[in-house]
Order: sequence, then structure tokens, then C-alpha cells
Amino acid sequence: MSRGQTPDPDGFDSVLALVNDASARRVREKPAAPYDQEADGRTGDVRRAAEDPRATRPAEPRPGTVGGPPEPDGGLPEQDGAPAADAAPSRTEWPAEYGPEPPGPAHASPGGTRGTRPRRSSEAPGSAATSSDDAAEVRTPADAAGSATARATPTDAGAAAHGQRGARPTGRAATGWPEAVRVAGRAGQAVRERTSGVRPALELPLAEALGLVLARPLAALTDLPPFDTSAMDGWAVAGPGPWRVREEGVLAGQSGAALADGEAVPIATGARVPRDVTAVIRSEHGRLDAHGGLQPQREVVHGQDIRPRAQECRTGDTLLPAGSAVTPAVLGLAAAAGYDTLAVHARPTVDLFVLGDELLTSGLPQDGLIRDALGPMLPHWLRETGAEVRTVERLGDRPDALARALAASEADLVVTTGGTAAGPVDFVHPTLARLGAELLVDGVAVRPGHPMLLARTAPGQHLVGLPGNPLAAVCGLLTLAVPLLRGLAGAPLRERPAAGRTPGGSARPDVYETRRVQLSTGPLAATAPPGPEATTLAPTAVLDAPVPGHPSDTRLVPVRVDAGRARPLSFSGPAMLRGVAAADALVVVEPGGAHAGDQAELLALPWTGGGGGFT
Ligand SMILES: Nc1nc2c(c(=O)[nH]1)N[C@H]1C(S)=C(S)[C@@H](COP(=O)(O)OP(=O)(O)OC[C@H]3O[C@@H](n4cnc5c(N)ncnc54)[C@H](O)[C@@H]3O)O[C@H]1N2
Ligand code: MOO
Repeated sequence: MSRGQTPDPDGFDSVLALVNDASARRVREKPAAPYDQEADGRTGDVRRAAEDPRATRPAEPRPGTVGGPPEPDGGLPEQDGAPAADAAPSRTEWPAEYGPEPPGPAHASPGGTRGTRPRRSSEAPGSAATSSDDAAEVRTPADAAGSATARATPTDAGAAAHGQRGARPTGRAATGWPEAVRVAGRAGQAVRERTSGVRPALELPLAEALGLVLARPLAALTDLPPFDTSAMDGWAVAGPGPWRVREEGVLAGQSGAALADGEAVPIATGARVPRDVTAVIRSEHGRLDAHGGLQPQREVVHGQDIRPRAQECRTGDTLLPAGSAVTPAVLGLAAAAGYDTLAVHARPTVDLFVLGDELLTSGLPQDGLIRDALGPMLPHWLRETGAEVRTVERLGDRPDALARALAASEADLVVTTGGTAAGPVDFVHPTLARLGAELLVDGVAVRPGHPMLLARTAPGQHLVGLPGNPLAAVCGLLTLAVPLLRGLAGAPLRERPAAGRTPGGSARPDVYETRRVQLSTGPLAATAPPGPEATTLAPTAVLDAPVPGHPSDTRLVPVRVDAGRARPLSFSGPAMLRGVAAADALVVVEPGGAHAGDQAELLALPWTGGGGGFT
């Protein structure tokens, strides 16, 4: 059998057909309900009873939980002081393991607002989401698309330190979420390209290359299999039977002499098939007669149970493109293909500075102090993403300490937590200004996490400022730090679906249709089949429930993913980690919201094995 005779050796085409078929039968459910107020910790909407006669008052919900009132610092433009408990949706069955139920189809408003366009300040006061904050925060896609850089001036930063609500230190519009992801990824790529001369690829023994990124394509150093191989234990036969059986068998690692027609030789799985063998007969499919002759028990097909040389690859074939993550499977493949060492990019280095005087490192929260949730979380998350975390320091609220730490850092990436907003001790902007850093992204149109920032602090060095609210920090990590690290590490940047918003801004399911192929290899499969270029497709899943959108900003919502379906989780407010701790991914909800049944992009978490990191 020659290479390529098997039409669909791994069943990929047939699985794809099944997936397409299932997808075609997908039942479209009700659209998302309006995004009226952000109830911190809810994934769904809060509507006023007057707008939705089905709304009922829940039994004493806690603030920040499903059905509870929004926290006062939800940070969203729609807050208008309306008591959110009035707007709580009615209840349906919900698995207890998910915590309180996020609104599903039953809670959708009659009309739905999929495609809600950003509201403008000129719209009637008193409409569902108009407030002075709203007007201040509404941004058009054109505004938000800007990736212009700005030098952080002391004056700009001073404005931030004086804390006008919603004011951006530079007076610039927030960068749109997709653009922010791109800017961060390209910033990392640019550093790697510029420094490739001074930081050449490492040539490491296989075991030391695990978790790094291939600097060169993995080209086969041998045919695989390197010779015709028996796929089964049994007899190698030549010509038609019955056959005279030679006494001396062939084991794996041995070579037997050529067979003449009518001869057979016992053979083991993996043994090199002697010359002129026409088939292998499995031991259970043949019988030795009284004279030592071999009788077939069923029809023998030419070439059966022989793995022909180069069935998997020929010498020189590209097995994986540069930029692929070195996983345990890649180590196995590289070894099989003849490699002792691999050319890989070094891990990007990270220094992490945790800001905030209110943070305790042990014990129970007390006297207004809280536990630091980011120090214990981020170093491991960054490592799982592929970075080498060199320093983790808690700097309190001491601007000088931050300035000194930044000046001393030699890491590729500095990550700070907290201090990005406009409070009295939010000094990240002023410190960057003091150091003459260049702001590449200064606020992102995403919820949670909008004060996040990306700056170039020195040639070849960047800083990602994560907001202090823990889920906002996670969103900043996934929006800015992970793409930057991917770029630095030489991993391919994620590709999003090319185009496609409804006029109101909501994701169109048809835009994602080309991504259905990904479901064929699992709900979180992220890496495209190997080709000449490494590409990483954004994984997607079908939403189980509508997710109300922010009028102008992207939302990132923790979800559980099962069999390609994403179920939004409760407790997904900016200050909460309860949702994300139970999640497989964050779902990207375009401005305007998403329907149940929509195919939506996922940001996988590194430990789900779905492409959150470089893998
Ligand atoms: N006037 C305005 N205030 C705020 C705005 C705004 O636009 N105007 N945005 C809000 C949003 S949205 C966010 S998010 C936060 C971001 O604040 P900072 O990055 O300055 O962070 P902090 O003020 O330092 O902390 C916010 C919050 O998070 C807690 N925190 C901080 N670090 C940790 C940690 N390591 N572990 C656990 N919790 C942490 C901190 O105690 C605060 O409760 O700003 C809003 N305000
Ligand atoms: O509330 Mo803030 O959106 O960034 O977490």
C-alpha cells in the first residue's frame, strides 16, 4: 500500500460531517434580554419590573449574586440607581453545582435586544440605560478601534490621580477589545523579531523543551515508519496460501530473510516485514495444520496488516510548523522522527508587582483589609501560559517602590495589579509618566477590566497594568498579557472570525460557521491542523443561554463548556472569582449581547487544555 491510499485515516472528514449536521440542526432559542444594569456577579440582565411584567422579586438575594442588586461599583455606565431587586428575573430549574442561576431563555424579554446599538447621550433621559455616565462612556466602534500610542505625561497622569469618575488619563477613548488583543500580540511579536539576533533560538534536549515554542518547523528526519512494519502479531506470508512456515520468527527490532512465494514466518507487531511479504495474517486468523502448514481462516487481502514505510511521513516532511507549542505529544513525535534536541524560543520573563496596602497574605479579612487573591493566582497562571515568572513582590501603595521596581526590572514583561483607575492611591499612570513610558493601550472597551493598560517601559520591555478587581485582572491577563506573551514566545496569535457584526454590534452566528470544524476535535480545540504556518483559531462554542451585552463594550463571561455548548456561570462580577474558578473558559460577548444558540468565541483557560496558553 502506498502513502495516501487511506482516504481519511483519522476519520476527520466523517467527524466533520457529523458536526456540520448537528450544527445545521441547532435549535435557535430566544434572543438575549436587554442589558439594562450590570448586576455584579450576574451573567444576565436585570430589568425593571415596569419593563417586564414577568419579573418577580427574589427572596432576599445578596448583593452581587444572581437576582441580587448590583454592587454599587459595578463600574458600568447603565447604573441609574434603580433598585435592581425589583428587576430580578423569575426562577427556573438550575443545577445546584453552578450556584445561582444566570438568566436563560425564560428570562429573555419579549422583544430581546440582540443587536442593541450603543446609546448616545442625545437619547431620551430615562430610557433603559441613559445616564450621564452612559453618555460619557459610549464609544463608537471607530473611536474604540484606535490603537494610537500616547506618552503618559505627568499632566495626564495627574488628572487620573485626581480621580474624575470615568476620566481617562490621556483623554483618549478606550481601545476596542479585539484591537487591544491585536496590539498586545503584535507588540510581543515585534520585540521577538527585533531581538532574534541577540536572543537566538535555544537548542535544548527534548525533556527541557517541554512547554516552550518551536523556533523552527519540525521536519521529519526519517520516514515514519522507517520500514515496512507488521501491524499485528501473526505470520508474514508471501503469495497465496497455504504456506510452509519457517521455524525462526521475526521479532520487533529484527530483520528476517526474504520469503519465497508459499512461505510464511512468525512475526511480532512492530517487526520489520521481510522482503517479498505480501500480507500479515493475525495469529487469531490462521491455523497451523498437522504438517506445520499455515491455513488462513478468512480471506487474505494483499498488504493487510502491513504498515508501509513512510505511511505517516517522509523524510523532510513538515510535521509541525514553527510556533507550535512543545507538548508531551510533540516530544514523542520529535523523538519518533529522530530528534535528540529541539530549537525553541526561550520563555518570556515576567516580574509581577502586586499593589495595595489593603492586602493580607494570610488569615481572615479584618478591619477593612482583604486577602490578596492575585498574588497566589497570577504567577501560576502566567507560568501555565508559558512565561518564566522571576519576581513576585508586594509593593503596597508606595509609588516610589513601584518606580524603583520598574526601573530595576529586566523582565520582558512587568505585570502590576491594582492602581489603574482614578482613586487617590491609583498611581500606576503617574509612575509610568515619571518613567516616560509609552502607553500603547490605555483602557479597553471590555467589562470587566476596562481600566487595564499596556505600556512600553523600555526598549524590548512592556508593562501590563491589571485592574485590582480580581475578575477584571483575569480579563486583563487574557486580553493583554497572554497575547503579548504569545507574541514574545513566538507562538501564533489567535485568529478571530474575520468580520461580522450585525448593525447593532452583536455577533452573527454565520460569521462563526467556518469554525465549526473545531468542534470536531473537542469543545476547546484551538490549534488548526498542521500546515505550513502555525495558526491558532479562536475556539468557539454554542451558547446555552442568552447573554445580555454591554451597549458599547465587549463582555467576558465565565462559562462551563460541555460538548461544544457554553453555559454562562453566576458570580461573574468584576470583584468575584467564584464564577471563573468553576469555569472552563470565558466567552466573548460582543457589544449588544448574544442569543442562546449563537456560536461565540471562547478564551480558554490554560488548565482546560484548550489554548489558553501557548498550547
Ligand atoms: N472613579 C472611578 N473609579 C473606578 C473606576 C472608574 O472608571 N472611575 N473603575 C472601576 C473599575 S471598573 C475597576 S476594575 C477598578 C480598578 O481599580 P484599580 O485597578 O485602581 O484597583 P484598586 O483600586 O487598587 O482595587 C480595586 C479593588 O480590587 C481590590 N484589589 C486590589 N488588588 C487586589 C488583590 N491583589 N487581591 C484582591 N483584591 C484586590 C481592591 O481592594 C479594590 O476593592 O476601579 C473602579 N473604580
Ligand atoms: O468593573 Mo471593572 O469593569 O474593570 O472590573
